[in-house]
Amino acid sequence: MTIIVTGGAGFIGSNFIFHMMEAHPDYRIVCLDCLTYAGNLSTLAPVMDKPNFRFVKESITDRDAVYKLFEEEHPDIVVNFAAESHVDRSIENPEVFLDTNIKGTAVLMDACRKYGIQRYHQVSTDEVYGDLPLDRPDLFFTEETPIHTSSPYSSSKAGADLLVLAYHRTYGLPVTISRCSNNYGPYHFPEKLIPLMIANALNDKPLPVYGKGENVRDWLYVEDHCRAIDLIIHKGRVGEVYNVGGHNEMKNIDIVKLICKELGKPESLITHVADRKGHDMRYAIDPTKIHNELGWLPETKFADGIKKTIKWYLDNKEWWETIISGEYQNYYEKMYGNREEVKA
Ligand SMILES: Cc1cn([C@H]2C[C@H](O)[C@@H](COP(=O)(O)OP(=O)(O)O[C@H]3O[C@H](C)C(=O)[C@H](O)[C@H]3O)O2)c(=O)[nH]c1=O
Repeated sequence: MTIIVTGGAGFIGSNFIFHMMEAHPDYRIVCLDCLTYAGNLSTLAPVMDKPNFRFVKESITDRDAVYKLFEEEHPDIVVNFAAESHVDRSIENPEVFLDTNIKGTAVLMDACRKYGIQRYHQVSTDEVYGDLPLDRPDLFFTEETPIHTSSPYSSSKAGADLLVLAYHRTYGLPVTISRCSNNYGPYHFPEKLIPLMIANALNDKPLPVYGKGENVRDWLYVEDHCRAIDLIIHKGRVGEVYNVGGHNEMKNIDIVKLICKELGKPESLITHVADRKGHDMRYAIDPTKIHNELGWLPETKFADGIKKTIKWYLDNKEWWETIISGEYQNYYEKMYGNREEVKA
């Protein structure tokens, strides 16, 4: 079995590669990644020299490069993690999101049609459903919830999902889609809430909470997400969408306070800053379908997962310090340095 994992030098993709190399040591894993700011080759160091692993530095938007790779590798499965994923960046500059997330998906699926494939899997997001109100804790996203996006990021992911389902209906491409809630864990790029707050707290820098920090996210440990995708590509029904979530809803402000507590840092570091434009209020997933059909359940409780994650960032300072001191620093200053402090 040969699997092409796109975006494998990023957060969830790299964790998926580690998971697959361990769970299926007889598989050949080919990582296709163009190493944007969020991709990091050092992350893949533990598998780089394995005989059943290959890294290819190309973009999923490069049709010739993708076709060449398919000719060389004859993949049985493609799992597409490659995406521009940061909502704030999509608000600043939507174009690259359309290019990578929509066009890149089309190029990959065209290659699958041309060369044949057992399964094309699209890694999507619960953000395609928009958001839920805070005063209706009884509501959850199911696979039947209408698409209703808020940001250029989520719109690009929804566009890609629709394209994937269209390729299934029109060309009979054997596809599946997973829509997951917020992930956390090792190798999470320090522009996202949890790793950013850990890194800033460790450096005694302000912790920029958007608005009041009342927004709710449904957090899932990344390894649980990887197990879900492993199950879907092997046992999921073709043409289906599976929601993946941990029933673990937390307010942003509570997460930031928890990080302060775990690191022994004062809550006075918390700085309320101007809210994200179009900020989604609450995400909450109903994972009944994947549980009933594939027997998937999250295994890591948030209380344990956040401790493991914090320990990983303490033990791997070099990984994230290199990132925040490099090119990313300019972006960080622009995004957060100038964010106006507001009253909570
Ligand atoms: C970076 C940052 C974020 N926030 C808030 C904004 C959100 O309410 C929450 C999480 O933000 P983050 O940007 O980490 O993640 P989401 O916007 O929920 O989106 C993430 O989860 C979904 C499923 C994906 O599909 C996205 O790819 C992924 O980035 O914290 C702050 O208050 N301060 C900050 O500095």
